[in-house]
Amino acid sequence: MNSFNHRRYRAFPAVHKPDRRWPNRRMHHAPTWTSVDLRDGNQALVSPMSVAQKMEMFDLLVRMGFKEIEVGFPAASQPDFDFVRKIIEEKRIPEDVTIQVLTQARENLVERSYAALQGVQRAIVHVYNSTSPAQREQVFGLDKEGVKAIAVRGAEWVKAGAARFPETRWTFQYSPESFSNTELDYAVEICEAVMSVWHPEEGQPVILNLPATVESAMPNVFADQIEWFCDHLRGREHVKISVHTHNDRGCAVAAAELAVLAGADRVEGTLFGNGERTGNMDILTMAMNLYSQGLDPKLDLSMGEAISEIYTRCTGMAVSPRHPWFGELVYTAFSGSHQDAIRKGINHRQGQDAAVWEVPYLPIDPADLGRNYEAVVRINSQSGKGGVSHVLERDYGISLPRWLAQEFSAVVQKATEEQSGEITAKQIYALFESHFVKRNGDWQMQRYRLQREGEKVIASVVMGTEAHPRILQGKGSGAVGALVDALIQGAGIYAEVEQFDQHALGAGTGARAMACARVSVESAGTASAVSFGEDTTEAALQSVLSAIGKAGAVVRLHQNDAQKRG
Ligand SMILES: CC(=O)SCCNC(=O)CCNC(=O)[C@H](O)C(C)(C)COP(=O)(O)OP(=O)(O)OC[C@H]1O[C@@H](n2cnc3c(N)ncnc32)[C@H](O)[C@@H]1OP(=O)(O)O
Ligand SMILES: CC(C)C(=O)C(=O)O
Repeated sequence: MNSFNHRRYRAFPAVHKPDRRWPNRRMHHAPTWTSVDLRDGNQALVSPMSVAQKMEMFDLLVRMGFKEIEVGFPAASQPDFDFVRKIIEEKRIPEDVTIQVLTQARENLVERSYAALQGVQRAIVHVYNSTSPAQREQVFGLDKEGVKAIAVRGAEWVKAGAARFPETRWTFQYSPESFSNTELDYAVEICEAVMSVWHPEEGQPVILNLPATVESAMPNVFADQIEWFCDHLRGREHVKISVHTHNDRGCAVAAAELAVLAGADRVEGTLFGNGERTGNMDILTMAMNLYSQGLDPKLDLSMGEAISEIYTRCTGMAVSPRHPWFGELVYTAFSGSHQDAIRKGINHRQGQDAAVWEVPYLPIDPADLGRNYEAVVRINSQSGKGGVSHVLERDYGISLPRWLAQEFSAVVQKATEEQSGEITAKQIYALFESHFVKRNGDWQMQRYRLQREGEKVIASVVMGTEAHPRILQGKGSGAVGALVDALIQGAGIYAEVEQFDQHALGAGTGARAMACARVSVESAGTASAVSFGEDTTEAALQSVLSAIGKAGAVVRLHQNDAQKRG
């Protein structure tokens, strides 16, 4: 029997819900976010955070704008207890932030949780017990009534504990752990039993937190469960409904989003989805999803890099380069057609900063998360002329004409294939220089002079080395034409300029003009060259000479022979 056997599993039952309404809804504002990094995230780490690491993470969460933070399970471990005491005693909790602690529904643990919270201005005491059939049977060995009794007793201990500290504003939270694997009518029954202890209808703030402790179904099923629960809960209007999804099927964010459409007011999750197994719901992703739809996420995520850095330092977990919105590579294009479209899209936006963002392949402006554009286009063997041109423009202020970009992109492509990996902007520029700009001394123009004679231009050019100068003179309708003529007359070189472009350069390049020429030379070959010069004429003449030299032209004739041939 093959152990990879799907018959050991079964389909998750659908919720019968002909009155399903959530698919037609839209999100209009962010839910209340509750970070559980310091509890659910922490309990899943190989090395749970030290007090100092928790402190750094807490400060980050506060800076990001979280107003509710589950700071630990103080009854479970001394560092968790100490951390809660520290932030209370050192008054590290801002006025508008409420801390939350988790406890099992066990009297000694509830008591210890209150001991940790002594003196806090405001707090959420979160009590839980599992309710699914598997947990009832296998963990508690109890029937539905027995498990309900655990929840009710837990609620009573929470209420009694709070009564001992009336100076604190308490919110009570109950989680029927494994809610999404629990019969819906039983989940409602047990939550109503807890509410009958806490009396939210009399003003006691109460949160019912509905977890997909292990994600076992598609997100639409979870949304149905939430809508069903909200529809059937007596006193729904007196409680906040929270969701706490996990990522076992990779859909924690989707499940939380649909749950909000289905009626949830509040969402628990962690940065980068850290948490048990495949993790918790990733608040960064969900918040950025809202942001990218034009909604205020009510969190400041602009310090993207600091968030990744502190998270990595405190948790010891890595951020995947493909992580939605925050991964190192998520605003990077290596592939040619993407680069071409990004370059055109960014150019299209010039001067329209306030316009709605619509750049191909970039769902948001990377600068919003502190990313710079340098990282957007990177070159490897999958890249094309658009990307190569973009890098030269971006980093060196050099714009290549289309025909030359095409030619250069083949040069870069060959280099990337040979070194099988990414090529840096500096390497690209070095290739550009060695292929197009570098010239042989014989083809160096020393000086030139132009004279007008009616419609014609007469060019006098001195080229070659200082030791062996060659003087050429020719006539044409422009400077380049006159040079071509001079080469025939003085050097017996028959060249045709196939492509030519020149333009003035922007500030910062050190030269004021750039010219690009492709020439074909009779009995030699075809080549392209680029020249930078003080003025456009100098650059133009030099680019033609360099290309002729590169094509392999040989100075064959004396001036008189050339004249005979002409
Ligand atoms: C889905 C979640 O993330 S829930 C949060 C889980 N987080 C953690 O567990 C992290 C911190 N936990 C701990 O350090 C420990 O579990 C402690 C300190 C809380 C408790 O430790 P211990 O008492 O030694 O044991 P343990 O956790 O194994 O307890 C299991 C017992 O508690 C019972 N129990 C488990 N959960 C609950 C609950 N929520 N409410 C009441 N009883 C519970 C179990 O049925 C079991 O009872 P049994 O001993 O009669 O069989
Ligand atoms: C305690 C509860 C909310 C929990 O962490 C879970 O079910 O995953």
